[in-house]
Amino acid sequence: MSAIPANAAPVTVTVTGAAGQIGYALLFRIAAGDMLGPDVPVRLKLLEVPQAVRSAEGVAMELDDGAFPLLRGVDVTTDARIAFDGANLALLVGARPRGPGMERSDLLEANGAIFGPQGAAINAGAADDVRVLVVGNPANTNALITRAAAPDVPAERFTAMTRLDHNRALTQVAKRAEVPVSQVRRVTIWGNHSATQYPDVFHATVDDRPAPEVLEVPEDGAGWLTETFVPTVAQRGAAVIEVRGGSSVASAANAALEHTHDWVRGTPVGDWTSAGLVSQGEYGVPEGLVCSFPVISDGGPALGPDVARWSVVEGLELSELSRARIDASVAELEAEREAVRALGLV
Ligand SMILES: NC(=O)c1ccc[n+]([C@@H]2O[C@H](COP(=O)([O-])OP(=O)(O)OC[C@H]3O[C@@H](n4cnc5c(N)ncnc54)[C@H](O)[C@@H]3O)[C@@H](O)[C@H]2O)c1
Ligand SMILES: O=C(O)C[C@H](O)C(=O)O
Repeated sequence: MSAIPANAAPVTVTVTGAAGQIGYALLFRIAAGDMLGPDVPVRLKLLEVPQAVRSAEGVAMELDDGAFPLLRGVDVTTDARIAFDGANLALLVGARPRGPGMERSDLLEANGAIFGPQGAAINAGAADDVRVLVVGNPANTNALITRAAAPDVPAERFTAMTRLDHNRALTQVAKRAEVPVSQVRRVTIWGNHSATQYPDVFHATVDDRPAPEVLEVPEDGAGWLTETFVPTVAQRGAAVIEVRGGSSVASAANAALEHTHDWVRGTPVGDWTSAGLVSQGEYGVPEGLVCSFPVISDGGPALGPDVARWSVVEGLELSELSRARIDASVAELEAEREAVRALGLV
């Protein structure tokens, strides 16, 4: 018999792009408790476009067939107002993925129009504690658009996913140091989820020792850091597209689960992660941009408006190299903001 009380209130999780690849890799794990924990029942609301709604209904059938003890219902809709009504968590995955040879910036206009109406629907009907994770690219600027359309929801509730980049960075450091990935902490992804992102190891540790010492990285980053590490992490999405013939799916779904898990349940003591948050001017990043920072969450026992906030890890010293790389990525975010302003999206 299940230990989950039958009368425990479920958390409503809305997932857009539910019939897509990431949706398929994500939904069953949410239903299994991998995102919110083995003691939190969930109700899923799936949003799709009309062309794909039948396929989303098929996914809902399979979710039923999983007989997940935590799953308290699945609704499928093409109407954003219905999808976000009562949502505690909104995972905005639905968007057009990048194909070979395309830059994420090519997607601004195509995807911009999706996120305004979804932001408005969140503003109109989501739960008071709604938390939003944007996965669909260009994730940072899509989060900016979503937030602009939801003026009644606090800015801190809008996030963009850079957890996949963070995980990619952890693995590259672990491989270089020849240690299990669990021995690497405090890497940071700064800036945009794009090729300009800056994966930073200067505050990281490997086996509790400073990563630059273990990895023999000089302060100017000459050698492995700038020649191999940064381009490998920043261009990993494109590399997977090239080799796999499609953009990252299971690793992206995993990152979305981890981002949300840590936001709600807290980051491990002594470590931090990376997430795109609405800047309040930290590290000189212009206010309002959705920029990736080193972040911690104190987590909480449950969802609710007063628990589980992300906060930026402040006070890190930045080398000249780090400052220049962060500034370059932030300049790209500013250019994206200008582009969507010109389109009337923010
Ligand atoms: N931030 C990251 O780290 C990261 C990583 C991987 C992929 N992504 C992005 O995630 C997105 C989804 O990737 P995928 O592989 O699942 O793509 P996919 O094409 O398989 O699925 C996207 C789904 O979104 C649906 N969709 C489109 N517009 C919608 C709308 N207005 N409302 C609801 N659903 C809508 C489509 O019908 C489709 O089923 C892409 O933008 C991709 O670039 C981001
Ligand atoms: O690179 C892409 O377009 C997909 C995704 O953003 C990724 O980083 O894998």
